[in-house]
Amino acid sequence: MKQHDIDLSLYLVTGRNLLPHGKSYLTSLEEALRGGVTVVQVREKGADTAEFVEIAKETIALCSRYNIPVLINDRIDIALASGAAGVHLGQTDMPLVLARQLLPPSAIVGVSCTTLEHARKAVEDGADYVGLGAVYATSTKDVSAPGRVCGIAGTCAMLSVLEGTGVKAVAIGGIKSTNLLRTLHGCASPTGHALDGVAVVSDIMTSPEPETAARRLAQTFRAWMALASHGPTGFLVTSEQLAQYTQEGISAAAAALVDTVRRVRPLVHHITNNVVKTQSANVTLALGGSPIMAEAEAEQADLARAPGGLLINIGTVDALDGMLAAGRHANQNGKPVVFDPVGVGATAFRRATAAKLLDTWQPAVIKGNAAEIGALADLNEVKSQGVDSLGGFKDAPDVVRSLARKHRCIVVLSGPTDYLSDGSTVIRLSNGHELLGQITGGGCILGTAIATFCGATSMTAPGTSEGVLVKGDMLLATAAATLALTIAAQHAASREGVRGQGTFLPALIDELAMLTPEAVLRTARIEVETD
Ligand SMILES: Nc1ncnc2c1ncn2[C@@H]1O[C@H](COP(=O)(O)OP(=O)(O)O)[C@@H](O)[C@H]1O
Ligand SMILES: Cc1ncsc1CCOP(=O)(O)O
Repeated sequence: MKQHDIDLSLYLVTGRNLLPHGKSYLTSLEEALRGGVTVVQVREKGADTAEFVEIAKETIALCSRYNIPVLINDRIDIALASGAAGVHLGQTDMPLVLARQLLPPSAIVGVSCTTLEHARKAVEDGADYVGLGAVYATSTKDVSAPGRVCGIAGTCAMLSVLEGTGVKAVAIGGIKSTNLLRTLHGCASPTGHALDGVAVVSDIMTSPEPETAARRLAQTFRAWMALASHGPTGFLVTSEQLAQYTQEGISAAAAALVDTVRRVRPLVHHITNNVVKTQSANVTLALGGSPIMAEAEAEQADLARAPGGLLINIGTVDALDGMLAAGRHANQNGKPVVFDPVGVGATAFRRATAAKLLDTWQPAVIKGNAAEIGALADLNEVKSQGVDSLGGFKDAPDVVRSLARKHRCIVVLSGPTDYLSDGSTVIRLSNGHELLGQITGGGCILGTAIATFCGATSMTAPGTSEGVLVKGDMLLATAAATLALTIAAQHAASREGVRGQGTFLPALIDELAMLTPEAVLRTARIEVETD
């Protein structure tokens, strides 16, 4: 079998030590093959040579009945002796170039990579495919050394190295049916170069029903692949959606969503900072949603099952475990996660926290002021003072578009003009009032509004959620939320009796509750730039 023939989509790495009590290796393997495993790697760290050859031969005999190629971990001699399709090499195993000399020309050779340097070398040496990871922590292998878990961000960086090379890639390490969609969505380079498959050990090997476990993984992978037109942000953007990205289309969608939110009353789960909790809950209620502030790790699985939106705001980081769990469960339940990286550039701790969160779950939207977006984009063009931003970018559309591609989500850059992008289209919204920038938590309540509108959108979007992380058009939802808040701010600022920040905030809550779709249609100031 040649390199281009191999289907890496569901790559099983064996681990006989993980089999459940009473399940034999070959029975488990056969069930996994029936469930949809597309390639098998025999990994025998404890077996002596004679036993390894035996297991390899038995594995090949069984897999050949299903026309599934078998690779051998580490041992060229065992691959040759058993007639396997190829080998998988670790960084401390036989060098790839030497392995090629020993193996027949048709042999498939894959290499494990944890760093960019590993990936570059694998390309240079002519690997057929690379195994990238560990993506997440796992107890199947010792990955406790610093840097051994490379995360979604590290995997994306390695995928960029493979672009245009023809070298295929699977991700490995902690991948389960519960995080597979998030992994596929997140693991792609900024141009959309995605994984060719995922490698799993424990999710299949420990299962008493390996066929079901494998089928679940294979189905999710197929559903993801079937949506061939995933854009650079990983969202499926249809031509109907694109046609809506005009001034008229956006204001009409925003006006309609103002009513939708009130009709479906999304539960808007906040893990937010101590400064803004009350005003965030009031903004949610005024828009027509239902707020819940819930931070304990133990309650996140239950909350994620209720439809709506989730806001994670790191203004004060008191509940990191809750934040990690909330986003993970939200991803599993197709619930949009809005991330507000408050003050992310201000301290090393905040930068590390944001990086950890973004490596654990996939946001649907990231919203920040110029300093926060700059910090996430590794730009030092805009300075910060604590959680406040001093100044703006020379080319804001380029900044939001690039960051959206990097994180595969919608990005909002707030300020006197708000810039929104899905990685292709950039929407510029110029409503609002300076008082909104002068109250504490003006940006935080924009996050609340976005989580409310994204929640309502995901609850009402037509079609199936198969293969998508979040259902519905998150760009339109985000634009609608921003327009609702900024237009209500204009109304509040011009109200009789509003003389400054103190009188502005309660007026804003009133105006949010009274906002009409007609006011949105009349007042929205929208410009659209398509890639
Ligand atoms: N000078 C301004 N004119 C109009 N709207 C503004 C102005 N400053 C901020 N806003 C609005 O206030 C909201 C919060 O943005 P911003 O002040 O950038 O957030 P943060 O509080 O995170 O710094 C945004 O919706 C933005 O549109
Ligand atoms: C072999 C290997 N290489 C990197 S992580 C890993 C183990 C992955 O196992 P699991 O799928 O059970 O997390």
